[in-house]
Amino acid sequence: MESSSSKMSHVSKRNESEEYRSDSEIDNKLKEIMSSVLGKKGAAVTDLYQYEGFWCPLARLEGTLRAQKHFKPQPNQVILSSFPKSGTTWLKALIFAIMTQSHVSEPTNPLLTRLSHECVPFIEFDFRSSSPKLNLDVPLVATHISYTSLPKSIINSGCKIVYLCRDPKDVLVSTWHFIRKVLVNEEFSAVRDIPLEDAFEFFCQGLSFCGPYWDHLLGYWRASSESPERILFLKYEDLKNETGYWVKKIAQFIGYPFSLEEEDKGVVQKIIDLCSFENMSSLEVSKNGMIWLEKNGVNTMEIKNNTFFRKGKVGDWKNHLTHEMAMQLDQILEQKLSGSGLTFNVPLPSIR
Ligand SMILES: Nc1ncnc2c1ncn2[C@@H]1O[C@H](COP(=O)(O)OS(=O)(=O)O)[C@@H](OP(=O)(O)O)[C@H]1O
Repeated sequence: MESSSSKMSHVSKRNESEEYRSDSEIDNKLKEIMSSVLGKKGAAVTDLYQYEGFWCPLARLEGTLRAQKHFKPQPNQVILSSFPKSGTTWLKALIFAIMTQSHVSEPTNPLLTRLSHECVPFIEFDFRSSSPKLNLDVPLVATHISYTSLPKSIINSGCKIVYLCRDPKDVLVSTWHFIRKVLVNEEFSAVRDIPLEDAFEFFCQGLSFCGPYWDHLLGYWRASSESPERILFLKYEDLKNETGYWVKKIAQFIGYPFSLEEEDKGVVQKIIDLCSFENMSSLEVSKNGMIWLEKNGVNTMEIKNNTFFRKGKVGDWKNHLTHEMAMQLDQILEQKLSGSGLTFNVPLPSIR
């Protein structure tokens, strides 16, 4: 794995020479990455390529390069960033509901008939070209891109970023289940049927989609420590335990605070109820709908919406990982995060 300092040199190189790449230069860059770095098998994903210190499947890598070139934040843009399987589907819905709070009880609320992934696009998927797929007029987009590789247009705009992470043991288990359900085609059977023990080993080596997990966290954690007014760092576990507190906190942070009147009318609770696992997973669109992954404007893979909802619980890893596996991952994490001030067993300090 690369050290943080070599990652930094990647960043400055991109700033100088790669920020204004043309699309054909992006194609060449992709070929270069594919030929210079061996695609590696990782924790329950297809071949991974390393770019700026992070492991990425090719389609995501292409999307990342195109987002670096094309994505221009709107005024008052809010960016939701997360490590995959940390609760993105939930947080997309919560922030979308916060930003459209006057519609929360309306039967036409898009969150009742669309998966939150349709309401809030991923910049590395849906901004392959300069035009977004949906125009819902809400300046909210999401990404799994590491802080290192975020488009400089985002960093320089000073727009608000809300970052979400989760206990890696639950992330690993959630990913493993997701891949088993999502990779229906036989061509993916070797990846789909990977034993959890192998996925665990890959994850511990940092070889996972968007991994190394700890480097993803640390990039946003450090940026958030340096600019707390710009980046709000959240954990799934805190959001589960104190949803009301964090919904108000997020609303205030992104510039959509609740008035006392709204609070008295129960708007916060309505948002929480709308976006709860129980409600979201029981909607018709979640049970029977599907979304398509696109490549160059062509639908390439369908995903059933119900694969984004499994248990929605803290600590389900206990039903899948042995005590030894849990200890090993905890130890790796403790070592990787040491000195950063970020821990996983103690709740983040909250300013009330
Ligand atoms: N509303 C709500 N509340 C709480 N938890 C929820 C909610 N919606 C989805 N989930 C759980 O989040 C896990 C999926 O993570 P992501 O949404 O980040 O997946 S993805 O990266 O967007 O593919 C996955 O976790 P696991 O159940 O542990 O697999 C989902 O069940």
